[in-house]
Amino acid sequence: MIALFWELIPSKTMNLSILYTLFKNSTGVSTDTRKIAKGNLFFALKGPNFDANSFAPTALEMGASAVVIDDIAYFVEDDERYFFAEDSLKMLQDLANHHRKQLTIPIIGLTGSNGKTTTKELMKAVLSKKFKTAATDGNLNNHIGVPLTLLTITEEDEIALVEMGANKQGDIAELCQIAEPTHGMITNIGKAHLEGMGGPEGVLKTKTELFQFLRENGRTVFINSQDPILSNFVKRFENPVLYPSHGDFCEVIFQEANPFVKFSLGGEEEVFLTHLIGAYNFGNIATALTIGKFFGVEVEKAVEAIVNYQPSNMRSQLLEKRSNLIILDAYNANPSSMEVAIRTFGQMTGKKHKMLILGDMFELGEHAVTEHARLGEIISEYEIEKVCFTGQLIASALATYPKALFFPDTFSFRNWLQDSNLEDYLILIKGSRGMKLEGLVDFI
Ligand SMILES: CC(=O)N[C@H]1[C@@H](OP(=O)(O)OP(=O)(O)OC[C@H]2O[C@@H](n3ccc(=O)[nH]c3=O)[C@H](O)[C@@H]2O)O[C@H](CO)[C@@H](O)[C@@H]1O[C@H](C)C(=O)N[C@@H](C)C(=O)N[C@H](CCC(=O)N[C@@H](CCC[C@@H](N)C(=O)O)C(=O)O)C(=O)O
Ligand SMILES: Nc1ncnc2c1ncn2[C@@H]1O[C@H](COP(=O)(O)OP(=O)(O)OP(=O)(O)O)[C@@H](O)[C@H]1O
Ligand SMILES: C[C@@H](N)C(=O)N[C@H](C)C(=O)O
Repeated sequence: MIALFWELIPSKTMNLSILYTLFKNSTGVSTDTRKIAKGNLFFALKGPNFDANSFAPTALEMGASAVVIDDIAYFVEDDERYFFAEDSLKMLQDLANHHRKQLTIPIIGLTGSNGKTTTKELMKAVLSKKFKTAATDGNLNNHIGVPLTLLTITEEDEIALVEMGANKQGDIAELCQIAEPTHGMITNIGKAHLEGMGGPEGVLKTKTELFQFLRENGRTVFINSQDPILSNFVKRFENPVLYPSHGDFCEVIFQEANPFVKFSLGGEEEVFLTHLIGAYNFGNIATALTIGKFFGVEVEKAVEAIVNYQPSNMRSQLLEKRSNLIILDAYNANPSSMEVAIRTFGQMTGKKHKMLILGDMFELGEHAVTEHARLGEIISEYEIEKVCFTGQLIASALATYPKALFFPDTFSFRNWLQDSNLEDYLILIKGSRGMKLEGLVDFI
């Protein structure tokens, strides 16, 4: 029986050195036949909807140089482009780590509950002023995205930024083992993905897995000394790089956010205006300026990179519709980012009227009712002419803010919006990605 099993294992079972040669001779790695490029090395992954082992022939037809599969039923013994691994995903991660080990450039790991992608994009803009910079594409930040990111780093790159996302404990530790960052930072610790992480304590534990890796391996940490949670970790490191307070390595001063963030630099008079909305973006800006200073980017160039950066993809994106100004924040939402968004919006001026549109926050588990209800309490602290709630979970906020207009689904809301003919409004739209609140914009 055992002999029969071994006979079934293909002779071309992968090992890392064969795989690395294949990778070096390829045009890159792909996990998706819908996006594959000629000469790519294809890894067949299994997901909730497909088993990509069945796409191996398609990948080859589309020009893949080789395919790595992990289901013996799809193996074609006499086709030299087929390679077998026990687990294609693990193989992809091992390859990424092997590639990373060949690199001697700084690899900056970045995680946090909010602002990872924005901070990463700002850092990329700043570092690109001096270095050939590799960085995570969009937010390809999980156990598949991080390996794919690492495998895009070339010999020409001089520095790399690796965004790391998590929705459960252990995720960041796993990504650190793969990416082995030389430097790192946490944007903030908030109430995001509470369900999978096991509450606020779980978020802290998960995110600080990056700090643990950096500490245990003597790597460089950047810490925002104004952050009430992260500042507690300063004393755990020998030489943390601190920002943005006076006396820190890099001093950056918040001026205002109405709606755009204005900042100045320690010891300088000049105030700089950005395209970033909301006071919460100040920390993201300060992090990028600190990284720039640390790696020797000229300050004028770093500032230029920040002031020219335009947010997109529904991440606090500014849209104009007739006389209305819309802040579209439909990319994600959680109790922490909702709170800062509401508070920032509550203080904004500039239009005759204001309307706040909030949708459900997902992945909160047992905290969903209390956290949605808390939003109503926060809104009550401000004068906002119209407040609209849409969704199922957000109905809990009616108990604390009964004045709100409530639409159980976006369909009924659309009709109301269309009939309202809004003019001269400042509007904030925020909710979790699954709410697809961007669909409301056309009806304003
Ligand atoms: C596995 C995969 O990559 N799936 C992507 C695929 O999904 P699809 O619905 O088509 O099907 P399957 O997942 O079942 O497919 C299995 C494989 O088959 C391939 N395939 C399918 C059809 C076909 O015709 N040909 C094929 O080759 C397919 O490509 C799979 O390899 O397509 C979707 C649409 O493009 C993708 O959205 C889906 O991507 C998944 C979600 C993914 O994980 N992608 C990573 C590369 C990634 O980094 N994605 C980021 C989002 C990351 C994220 O959610 N981060 C969280 C925190 C991390 C949590 C972590 N613990 C976790 O569980 O992920 C955060 O909050 O930031 C991104 O897409 O931006
Ligand atoms: N520092 C911050 N603090 C709180 N909220 C923030 C911060 N930065 C950004 N946000 C909010 O989070 C939204 C998404 O920003 P971004 O994509 O940068 O975060 P992210 O952490 O990468 O999210 P994800 O993990 O879902 O990819 C923004 O539109 C904004 O509302
Ligand atoms: C979009 C995804 N990265 C995320 O943050 N999801 C949460 C649950 C959201 O959409 O708010």
